[in-house]
Amino acid sequence: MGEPVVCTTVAGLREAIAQRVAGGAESLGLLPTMGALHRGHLEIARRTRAENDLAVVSVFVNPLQFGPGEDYESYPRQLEQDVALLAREGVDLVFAPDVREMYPDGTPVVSVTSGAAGSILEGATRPGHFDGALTVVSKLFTIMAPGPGVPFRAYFGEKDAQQLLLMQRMVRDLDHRVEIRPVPIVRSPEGLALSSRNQYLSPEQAGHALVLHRTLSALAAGELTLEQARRRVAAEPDVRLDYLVTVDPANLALVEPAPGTLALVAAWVGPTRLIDNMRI
Ligand SMILES: Nc1ncnc2c1ncn2[C@@H]1O[C@H](COP(=O)(O)OP(=O)(O)OP(=O)(O)O)[C@@H](O)[C@H]1O
Ligand SMILES: CC(C)(CO)[C@@H](O)C(=O)[O-]
Ligand code: BAL
Repeated sequence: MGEPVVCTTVAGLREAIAQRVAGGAESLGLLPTMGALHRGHLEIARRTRAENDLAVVSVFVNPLQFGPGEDYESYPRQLEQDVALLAREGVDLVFAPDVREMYPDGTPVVSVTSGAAGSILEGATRPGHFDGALTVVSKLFTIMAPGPGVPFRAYFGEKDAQQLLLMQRMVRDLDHRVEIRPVPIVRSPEGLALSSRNQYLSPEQAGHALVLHRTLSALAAGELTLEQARRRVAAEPDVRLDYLVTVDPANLALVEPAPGTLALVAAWVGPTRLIDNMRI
């Protein structure tokens, strides 16, 4: 399989997409990422490759979605390794712009806002996070839209359940001509949801982080009440619970645990914030 073409400018990417479409590509799949790719990303990349003529992965650590004191500066950046991994999956194009290319005038004056659904759960602890994520993805959709008659699909992981719901909502609300395809959570053999931020965990912390998946599994199996589940996470050494709730997956409204509801958890393991979720 050939190396993907790496585009660092909007104009270069548009040109590369236009050429492939003119050359007969009949569909375009996009996987937006912040890089530091792991097996979870690669499974999505494989699916993007399998379901589309032209497979594009974006790698951009988006400053707009990080709050003050978060890990924007220290977020892992390893583009060369990411491109090598994507080559193995047969990805055609990698879009890796720098911050000035995406935001030439600095913070955009016009941006996407996520409203009430973006202010709860992750948005309560990370104010502005979803506005930033939606804004950059909206730009990616605009930049990459392949034109009429060419189906455009974008892939998002169910690990980031609130983000996935908001992306679907944005596409409806703003009439982006793209279909959102959700991808199930990819886990380590022990059950930890794969995440770029797992790199920050020491081996001991990675062990403590397993409490998230174990607790979600016990809750889903009806072995724990919500309150017992919260206590179990909070009792794990080096773990600080942010929230553990059950919601209606259609709108994230809080509901009692019941079949068909979604349990969402967020916790700090040492200084690292992790999220996970499971259908009950
Ligand atoms: N374990 C996973 N299973 C399924 N999808 C995933 C997984 N990890 C990441 N993704 C998805 O990959 C896309 C890109 O995510 P991102 O680059 O932020 O990686 P991440 O591992 O979620 O990083 P972070 O540690 O910053 O949360 C998102 O749609 C995200 O939901
Ligand atoms: C969708 C995304 C790439 C936007 O920066 C990011 O929020 C992520 O990696 O989930
Ligand atoms: N995976 C979601 C991106 C973020 O935490 O900023």
